[in-house]
Amino acid sequence: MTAISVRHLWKEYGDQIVLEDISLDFAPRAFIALVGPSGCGKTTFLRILLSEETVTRGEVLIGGQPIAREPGADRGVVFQRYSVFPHLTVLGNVVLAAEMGEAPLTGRLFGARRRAAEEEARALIEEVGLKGAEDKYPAALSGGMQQRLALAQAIMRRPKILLLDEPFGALDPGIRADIHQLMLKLWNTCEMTVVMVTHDLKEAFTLATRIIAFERRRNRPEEKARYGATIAKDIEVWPKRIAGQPKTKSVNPGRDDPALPSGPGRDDPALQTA
Ligand SMILES: Nc1ncnc2c1ncn2[C@@H]1O[C@H](COP(=O)(O)OP(=O)(O)OP(=O)(O)O)[C@@H](O)[C@H]1O
Repeated sequence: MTAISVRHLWKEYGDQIVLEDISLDFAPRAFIALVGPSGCGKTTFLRILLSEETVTRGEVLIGGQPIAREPGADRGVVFQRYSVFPHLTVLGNVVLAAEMGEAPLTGRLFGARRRAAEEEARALIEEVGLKGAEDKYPAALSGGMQQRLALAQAIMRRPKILLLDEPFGALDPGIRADIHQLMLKLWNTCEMTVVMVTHDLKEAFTLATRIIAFERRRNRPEEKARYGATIAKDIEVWPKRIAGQPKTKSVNPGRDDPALPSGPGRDDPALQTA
């Protein structure tokens, strides 16, 4: 079944058309990267998938059903900054995510349920590489650690869909590379579809299974309000990345397929003696 289906979506703010007749189907467990020039509506699209915005026309289906009117535990989100609560510790932030999911009215868990949530949170904190920082507050964490925490917080609610709005955009390149590995690990192990907005094409190709580029084709200032962004490119990343299969399968490319990625190959002398 299709995880996310968008049919003839239009989004307008007053007289301004932001998104124009967008139709897309995202397969379950796909990792979609949304790219495009600043202001073309990427965040708006993400906010629609989060139910923080409504469509002007068209429909969005999640798992075949019309999208819920309110954000829910089925959809997690990580922003570039400020995704975590500054007044809660690392552990407190991740446990709160469970509390909001399991006890949405009171936002508190007690007794055995709280202990279980805490245990699960500690395991997740370790998985994202923050073991030892459980009692720290976000202000005492580096940018990369804060984003690891934000990912743990989002994953704790076991979302079916994870929405990322330039989550790694503010990080240094080395830290970014590490967190990319973590992101791939989480996508491989958690059963979720990921939609990520990024400005960084390299990041898009490093992580995604498919890259969608939005673009306003007619971009004259006087036309801006009358035409929204449409899908300018829809690229299936090759070699295919499949969730749950961290390593790319060895395949023989067809005549019209791109060459195999670099690495030891047929012409590698080391292989001939092996
Ligand atoms: N709540 C709102 N009310 C009115 N206009 C809005 C609102 N939210 C976004 N817009 C407008 O919609 C357009 C698209 O904004 P959006 O933030 O989605 O673009 P973006 O592609 O994510 O940009 P960036 O890459 O710079 O983050 C912009 O012109 C913005 O001013």
